[in-house]
Amino acid sequence: MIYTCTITPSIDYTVYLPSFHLGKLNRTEEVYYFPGGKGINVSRVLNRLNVGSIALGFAGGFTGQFIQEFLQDEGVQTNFIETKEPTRINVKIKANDESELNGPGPTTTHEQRKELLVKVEKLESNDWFVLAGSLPDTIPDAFYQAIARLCYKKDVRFVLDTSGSALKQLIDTKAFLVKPNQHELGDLFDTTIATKKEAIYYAKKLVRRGIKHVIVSMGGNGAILVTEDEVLLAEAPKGQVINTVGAGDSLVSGFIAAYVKKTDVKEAFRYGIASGSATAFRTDLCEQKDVEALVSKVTLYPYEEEDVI
Ligand SMILES: Nc1ncnc2c1ncn2[C@@H]1O[C@H](COP(=O)(O)OP(=O)(O)OP(=O)(O)O)[C@@H](O)[C@H]1O
Ligand SMILES: O=P(O)(O)OC[C@@]1(O)O[C@H](CO)[C@@H](O)[C@@H]1O
Repeated sequence: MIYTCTITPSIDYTVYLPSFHLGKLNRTEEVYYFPGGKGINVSRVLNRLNVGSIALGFAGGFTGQFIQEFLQDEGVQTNFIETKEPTRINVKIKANDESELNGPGPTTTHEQRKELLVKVEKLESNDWFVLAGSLPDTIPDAFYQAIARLCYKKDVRFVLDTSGSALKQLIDTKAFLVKPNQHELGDLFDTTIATKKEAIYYAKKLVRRGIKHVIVSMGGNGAILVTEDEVLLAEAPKGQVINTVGAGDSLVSGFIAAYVKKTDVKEAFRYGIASGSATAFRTDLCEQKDVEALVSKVTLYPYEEEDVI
């Protein structure tokens, strides 16, 4: 079974308006309420790709209830731990630019965290555990490390998609897949990554530290995949960008969905890129038909040391 874990879910209140003026009253044209948070997005896209998963994490209040009901209505299984305070609402403003306002993570008790660890203890060999989204620093790093250690011990495929200091703390956990975007990878090494060549250089460092697959996503410029055996570059298909929120999560879902079906890393990467781009071209996350229409438009090529990128 695939488990996604969103410690910090959200309702993504997504608004569209022709232009946004800071410090002024702005009126929106279209608004959407989506359940959000990276692990939740991974579960939603897996579901659309006909792959089952169970969404874990913390959720509470009227917002937490909305998220759980929405997911269940879509057919995503959930098993959240109830928090006392309402889950955050993240505001996504789509105007001349894309701006985001993300709330803080939940306050959790020792008992609630223990409850999550008990769920992880029940995982079995060949299950997947996708820990995705921000990991609040109100929770000790040792807790996330304990989750990662348990996964490693039980031969569970541990997928990590987080950022900031939590990513630094978890980088040596021998994950199956880590998917930073270029900025998150840069932050990890206290540098700025502008080119695929630079992304490859730093991704290789992660592979040397025991991560099996490192995918660095680079928005409209595609992504790179680095494993012990190969380096692949992907060009993203072109299209009209509508909402890139969740594009990276869709990449992770597409990769997992294809990998569980065929265990072919290259094809999983291709399917992941198609899924990420299919989401960027929609208001909500991608549907399977969108992904299928884009797969053949994804260009992959191996990286040669002398390539000028
Ligand atoms: N403008 C775009 N045009 C085409 N494809 C895109 C575009 N933006 C993103 N994608 C696709 O989605 C993938 C992931 O995008 P990105 O690097 O923006 O992820 P991210 O920063 O992790 O996003 P998020 O955190 O919102 O999920 C890219 O590798 C690409 O395939
Ligand atoms: O604040 P975090 O946890 O880093 O990111 C949360 C978030 O921006 O990421 C998802 C897109 O990847 C959205 O659904 C959600 O609002």
